[in-house]
Amino acid sequence: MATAEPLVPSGPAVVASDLTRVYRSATGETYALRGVDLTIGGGTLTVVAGPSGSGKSSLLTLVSARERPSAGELSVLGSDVAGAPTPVLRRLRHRRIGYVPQRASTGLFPHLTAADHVRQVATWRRAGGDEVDDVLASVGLAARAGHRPASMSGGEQQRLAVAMALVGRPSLVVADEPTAELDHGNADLVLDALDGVARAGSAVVVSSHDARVTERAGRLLRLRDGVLSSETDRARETVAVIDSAGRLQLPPALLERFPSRRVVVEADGHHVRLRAPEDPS
Ligand SMILES: Nc1ncnc2c1ncn2[C@@H]1O[C@H](COP(=O)(O)OP(=O)(O)OP(=O)(O)O)[C@@H](O)[C@H]1O
Repeated sequence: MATAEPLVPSGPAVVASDLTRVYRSATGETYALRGVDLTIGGGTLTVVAGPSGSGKSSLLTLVSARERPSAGELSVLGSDVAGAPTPVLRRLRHRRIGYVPQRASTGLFPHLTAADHVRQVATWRRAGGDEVDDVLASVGLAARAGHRPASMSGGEQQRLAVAMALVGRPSLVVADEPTAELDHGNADLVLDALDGVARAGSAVVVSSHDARVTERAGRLLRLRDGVLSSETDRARETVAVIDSAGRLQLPPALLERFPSRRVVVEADGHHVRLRAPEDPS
């Protein structure tokens, strides 16, 4: 059945410029994202990888329009996330953005069955009832449709969260470590389902430490210390990212060559060379 919302975004799904996220608390400030420039289009499975604390979840909550940036610009499906009224962002999330939280149980209600959860989201997205059964089957939950969260395992709850995110094929799907609790077989089911909606034109963004996920990426973004450090495309070419302020993050192995954290930059024809200064003092 056709959905009421466009399946394929007309422009990029996400455009971010100098994106910054700061968490403030009584004990101080944490810069989770420090000026990320990024464009994410439809039709690709984009994977965000990086060590624990590098800012993956912070980035995903922003690109899914669940939180507003502390600074910088962020457009999601044509809406300005910093400036749009809260009801506009809520409607955008309900209708056009599927989101799988890192802890699936946080998005589930104890009194609803698996099918009720998916049906509720299908209503927001004006998807047909037949899609509810199809999407539950696609993540291996057909036999659990009548179960409530309390009688589902952590992995089943995670697959239910994926089914809720995918029903109605929203324009943008954002999943925070969606295979973290899954065995190989179920991880493959979930990745096939995510890849399927990407191939159908949705923009799909997944964070993961898991090699099973990074191997499937159409585009792999690496975050380090809140900075987008490198990007690998489908042809497996990896490029370093220079942000709008001209900053470039060196891979850790190269960084070790410059213990003084000072570098001489030399341009020579088509090449730019970095070398340690003679006298780093
Ligand atoms: N609500 C919060 N309040 C304060 N600091 C936070 C909050 N959420 C995240 N942080 C901090 O922001 C930084 C980035 O965290 P984030 O959860 O985005 O990283 P991550 O790459 O998703 O980590 P993980 O792989 O462990 O989930 C970390 O230093 C983290 O401690």
